[in-house]
Order: sequence, then C-alpha cells, then structure tokens
Amino acid sequence: MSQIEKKINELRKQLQHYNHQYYVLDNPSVPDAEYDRLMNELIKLEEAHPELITPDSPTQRVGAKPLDVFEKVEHTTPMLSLANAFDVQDLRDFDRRIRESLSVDQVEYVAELKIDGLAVSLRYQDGVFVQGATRGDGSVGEDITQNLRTVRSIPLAINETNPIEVRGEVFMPKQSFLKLNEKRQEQELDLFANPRNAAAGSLRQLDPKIAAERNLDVFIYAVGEWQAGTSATHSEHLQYLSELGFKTNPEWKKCDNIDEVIQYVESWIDRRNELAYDIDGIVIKVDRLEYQDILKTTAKSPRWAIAYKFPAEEVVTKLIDVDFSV
Ligand SMILES: CC(C)(CNC(=O)c1ccc(Oc2ccccc2)cc1)c1ccc2c(N)nc(N)nc2n1
Repeated sequence: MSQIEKKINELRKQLQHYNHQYYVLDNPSVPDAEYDRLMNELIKLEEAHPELITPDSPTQRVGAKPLDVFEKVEHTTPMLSLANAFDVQDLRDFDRRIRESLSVDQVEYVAELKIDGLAVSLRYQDGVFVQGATRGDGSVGEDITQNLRTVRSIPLAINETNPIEVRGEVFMPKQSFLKLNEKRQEQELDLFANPRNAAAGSLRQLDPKIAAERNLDVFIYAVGEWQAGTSATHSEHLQYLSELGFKTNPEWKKCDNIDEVIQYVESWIDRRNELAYDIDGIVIKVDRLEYQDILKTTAKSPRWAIAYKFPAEEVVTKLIDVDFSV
C-alpha cells in the first residue's frame, strides 16, 4: 500500500470517528476547525488521486447530480406497520392476548419512543451502505439512497461484513423545522405543516444537495434481514445496533411486565415537549425473539408489537398541509 493510500485511509478513519462522535453520539470530540482541516486535506488527496475514492469515504456524502426519478425497491422482509392502542385497557388487552397465546404468566417488553418521521430501510453489504429505501406500501418502497447518504447520522461504513438490513425513522429536529420555515417565509414559499412533512418533503427531493441542507437525522430501531443474527432479544439487537455505529434512541426501556410499560407510557405523555424531536406515541415490543417468532404477524402488522398513540396536540396555527406521503 502506497504512502498516499496509507494517509488517505488514516484520514478517513479519523473523520469517520469524529463523525460518529458528533452526529451519532451528539458528543463532538474535536474543534470544527480541526475537523475541517482534516476534511480539506482528504478532499485534496482524493482530487489528486480520484482512483482511490471509495463510496464510504466521508467526502462522498452529497452526490453530484440530481436523479430524474426514484427507482422502486422490493423489501426482502416486509416493513411492517403497527396496530394502535389508544388507552391503557388496549395495552392490557394486548398483553393478555400475548400471554394466552404463549401460555406464560409474564412477558418482558421493550418500550421505545415512536419518532414522528419517515420509516426507512438501510442495507449494508461488506460493511458499506449500499441502498436506502422508503417504507412505501411495506413490500415495495422508493430508492432514496442518494438522499439518505446526506443524513450525517447514517454511517456510510459499519463494522459488520455480513449483509445486514436495518430499519429506522428519519426525522427533522424541531429547531431545524422552525428555521427552515422561517427561511421559506422570507422566500415567500409554502410552509411545511410539521417536522414530519418537512422530513418527507426533503427526502422526496431528486437533488441530494437540497436534502443535504435540511439537517435530517435518524434513529434506528430494528434489524430486518440479518443472516448472522444470534441475539435472543430485541434489546440485545438495540445494543448491537449501537455498537455497530448506528444512532439508536437512548430513551428505550426494558420492562418486566405490562405494568412497567404503562408507567413508562404515562411518564412520557407530559414529557414529550422536552424532546428535540416530535414523537407521536410509544412502541411496545415483546423482547424475546423466539416469542416474536411464535406470535408472528398478521397480514400487515406484528402480533408482538403495538403503538400506543398519544392524542394529537392541538394545532396552534393551521399551516399549509403539505402532503409528501412517501
Ligand atoms: C416493529 C416494527 C414493525 C419494525 N420491525 C420490522 O419492520 C420487522 C419486520 C420483519 C421482522 O421479521 C423478520 C422476518 C424475517 C427476516 C428478518 C426479520 C422483524 C421486524 C416497527 C415499526 C415502526 C416503529 C417505529 N415507528 N418506532 C419504533 N421505535 N419502532 C418501530 N418498530
């Protein structure tokens, strides 16, 4: 390996580490000036040696040209939707049905925040991000790889060489949403009605340079296709996803029974305005994967998971309701 290649690989490793600290762990470990100096040094070296550029290089976030159309993508495992629960009794019914099906007295659950964004699927081959898609109808989505590459908290490379597909929610933080609408107001453009629509509208842009400016973020919450999977529980999956370099939501909680789930749900009903992003409920999943396999799924949603929906917050000002249902 030449000195140049050594230098390029060293810069990539450093920048990938700094990116992980800044965008995934929200814990910057180097001054911006130092980060920019290293990035400029890598850009110059790659400009001088374009044959050494790889798709997972930190310089390759924003694609050059806009697409004409989004290609269709078939999901190898369905991206399931969730049945809803609207009150505590619905949660107790959910738990009773599961305990009866499994003939057990107690079931452990994982409770997670339900981010109000856009569901996406990310595929990695040989540790490199190769394709990203919208949920679509659950079986067929749209290829938005170019736009997802611009989401800084989506790693372009992970330390898992087996093929793996993960699912998560892309969202726009509340502050970014307010700033974007202020800018659009100045430019006399239509305003986005809420952060979810703004995120959907950003991911539907054919030009990745526009998506790159929208400060989108992601939380990964499930493993889809993964031959090498050896975890026994969903909570182990969440820990593993984080070790692989994915941004997972830190508020998830392992609950020993449905009573603990209900405490968690009730604790968040009044706390959601503390969060930097919108949530529209809590997702509750049976933790043991063997139980998930026994319970299986109905036509479109798992029997082992449910979404507790919060009542919609009253809308103070009704803005133009932009519909970018992706
Ligand atoms: C539970 C699941 C539907 C994801 N899970 C899947 O899509 C899924 C799909 C096939 C699976 O089974 C497989 C079958 C064959 C091979 C591999 C997996 C497992 C999970 C879901 C959906 C939306 C969520 C959301 N908005 N927020 C949070 N926090 N969690 C969420 N979780």
